[in-house]
Amino acid sequence: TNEISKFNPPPSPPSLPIIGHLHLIGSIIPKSFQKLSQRYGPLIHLKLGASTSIIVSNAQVAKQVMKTHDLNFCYRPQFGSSHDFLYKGSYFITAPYGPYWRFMKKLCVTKLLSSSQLGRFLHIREQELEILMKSFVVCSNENRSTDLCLDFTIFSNNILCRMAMGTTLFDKDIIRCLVREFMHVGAKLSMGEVFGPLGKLDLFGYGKKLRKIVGEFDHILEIFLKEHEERNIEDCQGDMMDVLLEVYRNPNAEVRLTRNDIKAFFLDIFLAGTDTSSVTMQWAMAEMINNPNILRKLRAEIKSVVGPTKLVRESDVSKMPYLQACVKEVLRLHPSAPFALRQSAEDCKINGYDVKAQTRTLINVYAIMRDPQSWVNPEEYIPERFLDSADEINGGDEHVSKMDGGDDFRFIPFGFGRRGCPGSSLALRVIEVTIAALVQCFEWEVKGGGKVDLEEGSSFSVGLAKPLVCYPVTCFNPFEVCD
Ligand code: HEM
Repeated sequence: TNEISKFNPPPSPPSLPIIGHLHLIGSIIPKSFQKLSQRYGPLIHLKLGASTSIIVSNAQVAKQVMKTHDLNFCYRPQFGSSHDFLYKGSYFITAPYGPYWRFMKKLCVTKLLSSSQLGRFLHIREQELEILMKSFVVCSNENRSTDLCLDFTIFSNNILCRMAMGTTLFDKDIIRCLVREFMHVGAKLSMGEVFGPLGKLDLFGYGKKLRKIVGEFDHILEIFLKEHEERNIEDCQGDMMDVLLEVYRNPNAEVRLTRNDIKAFFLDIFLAGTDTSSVTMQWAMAEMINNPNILRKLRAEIKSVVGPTKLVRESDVSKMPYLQACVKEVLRLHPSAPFALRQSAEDCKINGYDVKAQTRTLINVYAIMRDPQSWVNPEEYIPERFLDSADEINGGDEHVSKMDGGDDFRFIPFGFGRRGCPGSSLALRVIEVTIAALVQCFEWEVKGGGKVDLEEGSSFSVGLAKPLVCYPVTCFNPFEVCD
């Protein structure tokens, strides 16, 4: 009893029986949590139906969790959805911090997503960008509109598929559809977990549907695995599947991979890498269209770096601080992964409060990057705040741009530390050059004229609520010169 009386959990809003704090959660979840934290503090605990979670909402507390207590929070909550599928125990994103996760992480960093691997696949990204750009030229010539949400999703999916297994798919859309369905069903399932028994009531049948989808995915991946296995060494392209198969065949590898491990890894990166990049590019274009001055300033920077005849390339980006600032500002205001989900291993103290072992921990990246204590005019899109000369905008003493590679926890769109996003450099490479190319070559008009409706969509990932349908109008066609 003595121990219990001393237990000092983080503060919590008043709750109701059974549902706990469920009634306080609106449709835009990161925003709801942000509101609660503004009232009850940067570290709160919430009871959502059956489960208890702690919510982290400012940079200081995020630093304690992701840096000071990094090892203790190196785990992810286990949702029902990750338990009973085909690849049980093989998923990387939800793997407990242990030998398997460490091995896969090392493979990611040194091989699969390393900068030399990314460099080797530059041609894939350039070809896919060219295909995308040419489709916009055609739209422009025919005065047709296009749905950028769809375009960007197919684009980032094609890049990932080709990097993963050397090809987009015979039925181009299959993985994209799988990802979409998986997200849809998976989100419902994990909400069911988060929201406990009440949430589960309307989930009847979803688990079964998800299993069917993963089954289809498995079938396709198996075809590609066989094809890769039967290839002669000289035909190997060194794609991710080749790299993983090499480990799979190596009897002396630190960890013996199974076929399921390989397939689960691909499922993981398709899930983690497709929508996140696509949603970021959608928000970037939405902000560009609504801020024509920013778009013009960016276009001027691009022109001054690449000149009047060539299409911008990835290698130009390092010379474009304003482009980098524009993309950072999108990631700040519209993080496509608004939560980093962690779980504690042991009891610990955070911000003076007791946190028990196995506590679900949501780091509200969205709220942290909109915290008025950290940012001036946090709700506004102001890329200039990330430039070296931004003292004024940032309210004085500290350069926000110093955050690069450092540990300023005000800006953590890719999470932080051991469990941080291993795909961040790939994502940045794709997003930066793509936005640059779209701004360099086209004027963008919204269907119906006027501005883009920036309403945020509901659910966990905060995308645009409505499709981004635009008319591209060619102002520079690099392909006429190059072809
Ligand atoms: C704009 C694009 C992206 C954003 C905003 C993003 C964001 C994030 C965040 C916030 C996390 C959790 C980090 C943490 O817990 O500290 C994460 C994890 C992860 N991301 Fe990304 N990501 C993006 C793109 C990608 C891409 C392109 C890939 C793969 C090619 C990828 C693969 C992963 C994986 C595998 C994890 C789990 C890592 C682990 O558990 O160790 N992400 N991402």
